[in-house]
Amino acid sequence: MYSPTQLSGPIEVERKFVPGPQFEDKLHRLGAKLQKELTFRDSYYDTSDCRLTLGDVWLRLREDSWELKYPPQRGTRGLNGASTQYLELSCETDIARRVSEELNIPCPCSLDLLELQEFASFVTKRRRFDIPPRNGSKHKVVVDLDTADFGFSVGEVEVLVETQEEVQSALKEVEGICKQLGVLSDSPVPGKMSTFLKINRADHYKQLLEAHVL
Ligand SMILES: Cc1ncc(C[n+]2csc(CCOP(=O)(O)OP(=O)(O)OP(=O)(O)O)c2C)c(N)n1
Ligand SMILES: [Mg+2]
Repeated sequence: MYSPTQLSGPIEVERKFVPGPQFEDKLHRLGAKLQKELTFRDSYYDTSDCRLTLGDVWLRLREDSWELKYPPQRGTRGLNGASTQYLELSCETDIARRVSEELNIPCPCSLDLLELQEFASFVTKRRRFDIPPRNGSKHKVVVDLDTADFGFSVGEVEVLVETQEEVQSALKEVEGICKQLGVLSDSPVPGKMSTFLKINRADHYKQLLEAHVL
């Protein structure tokens, strides 16, 4: 058994929504400003028996940088009501340590040495908006409007925090912004990955639903 290591990285608190027609008008009425437009390819990797994603651990190459997302607290899922919370790692050494721990294997010196398989790859066009701070808020909120190359669009309201103690207030802030934008859904809104798997990898999708990961 490989002992759990405490790795540090920002915690992303996020809520997805379906952006209706003229949604950007709502953002502008709230004083949101377009911060940047970007296009990137994400390629996701897992073992052939899907052990990472079944453990709610998401390894991807975004363009040419490795990124890992997983629940910040052991034994929990990242999905919390209709919001999500995931710790994000971007240092390849830390990612290799966390992935090898999840798979209960010795840590490789490079992620390339793990024989993982690509299970999803798609290009996203993203428009990112800065939301002006609300009275008394201590969080910076951004809204991403994403369109993936398989013809799917989704919005995300997102806050990054440094500690678990800040997660509750971030969840409240994200919920408040969704309410103001009129996109507060009671149940989780499917994201790009969920939709990609449903279309292209029905068996993997079914396993993740059964494991309550999606
Ligand atoms: C609503 C919901 N979202 C994600 C998950 C888990 N999950 C599935 S794929 C996945 C990894 C991709 O995360 P997501 O935020 O959906 O994608 P993206 O917006 O491109 O990444 P960002 O730029 O924000 O870092 C996760 C965490 C879940 N169970 N439920
Ligand atoms: Mg996201």
